[in-house]
Amino acid sequence: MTVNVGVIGAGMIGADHIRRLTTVVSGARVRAVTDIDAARAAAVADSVGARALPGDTEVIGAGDVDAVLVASWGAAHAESVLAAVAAGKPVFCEKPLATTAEDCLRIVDAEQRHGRRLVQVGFMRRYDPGYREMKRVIDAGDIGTPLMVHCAHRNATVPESYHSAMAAHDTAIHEIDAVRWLLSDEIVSAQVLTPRRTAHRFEHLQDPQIMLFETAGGARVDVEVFVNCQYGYDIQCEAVGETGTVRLPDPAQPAVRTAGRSATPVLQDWKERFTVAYDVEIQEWVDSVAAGAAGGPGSWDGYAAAMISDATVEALRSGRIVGTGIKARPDFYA
Ligand SMILES: NC(=O)c1ccc[n+]([C@@H]2O[C@H](COP(=O)([O-])OP(=O)(O)OC[C@H]3O[C@@H](n4cnc5c(N)ncnc54)[C@H](O)[C@@H]3O)[C@@H](O)[C@H]2O)c1
Ligand SMILES: O[C@H]1[C@H](O)[C@@H](O)[C@H](O)[C@@H](O)[C@H]1O
Repeated sequence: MTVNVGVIGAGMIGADHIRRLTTVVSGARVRAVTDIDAARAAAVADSVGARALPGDTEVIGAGDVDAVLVASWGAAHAESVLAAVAAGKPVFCEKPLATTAEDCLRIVDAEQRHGRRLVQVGFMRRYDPGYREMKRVIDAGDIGTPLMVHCAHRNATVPESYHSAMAAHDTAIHEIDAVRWLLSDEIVSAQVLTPRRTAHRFEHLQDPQIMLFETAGGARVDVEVFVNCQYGYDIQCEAVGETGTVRLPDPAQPAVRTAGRSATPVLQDWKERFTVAYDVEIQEWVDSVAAGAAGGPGSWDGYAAAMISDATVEALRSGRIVGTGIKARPDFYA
């Protein structure tokens, strides 16, 4: 069976997913594309033999679109996802599911009213081979009960539009989801420490930030977010258990020895670092749509991540430890 996909948002990652659906993933075909930049939608649609449509309503309603991929700006996600759920179509939504926890809950409620899961959220770390191996080791009990997780999320630079709250909402949201998934545990509180700021930043930005989380089970998590580190895209994660540790491997890169030195390149952006994860993520999404059974991170995970990142931003503002206040998980999302 071929899954016919309609794509909303053909920017950096939307265009990349369209390429992936067309040339990497099997069992899918992009039929329709929309973007508020109509010229962009037309160019991207044309490059894969799809048609450009005026808006998300037309894409979701198209008779030849079985499933929808949302890769517009975060603030536009909720309305497109709600419309897809109302139409009963499976929808893959890039992170964040929505920019407010209230909107995430609207999606959670709509999906439950529909009666079965339709939504997958783009938390691609869960599809990265290194993270998957960490999860296997932790679940097998090989390091004993996990006590601590140490993470670092470093970007070489960010644009001037990036502001301090985005360190949680846009960047650490990946670690927030990954840690909940790795530990099968929920994050109950957040705190933020603010080191001396790097000089390589815009004046309005607190960079770096050290986020401290506590889980319901009592594990402690620290996440360094440093989005102007200059040297590359560097993702680190180590879980420490009662009897051992497990650490995320760096992506395989050739070690070059020359002029009396040995050096290993550091990747420069998320596209390169998580290529395999994106490929596996979108393939598994297409397979789940074909099988009629949504899987992977869902709207509940999108809601929990929104509550935790909101608490983190409040912790940064207030200097206090802030409870995440996540509701009890409905059986529907067990
Ligand atoms: N999973 C990841 O690692 C990852 C990486 C990058 C971006 N993202 C997420 O993907 C989303 C897009 O990011 P990007 O870097 O591609 O941004 P981008 O600005 O390059 O692209 C977004 C596109 O959406 C279009 N758009 C905005 N509102 C729209 C609407 N209402 N209807 C149709 N099109 C609309 C814009 O014109 C633009 O072309 C963001 O939510 C971002 O957080 C996820
Ligand atoms: O939207 C991007 C993306 O999610 C990247 O994976 C992350 O490293 C960046 O910090 C963020 O701005």
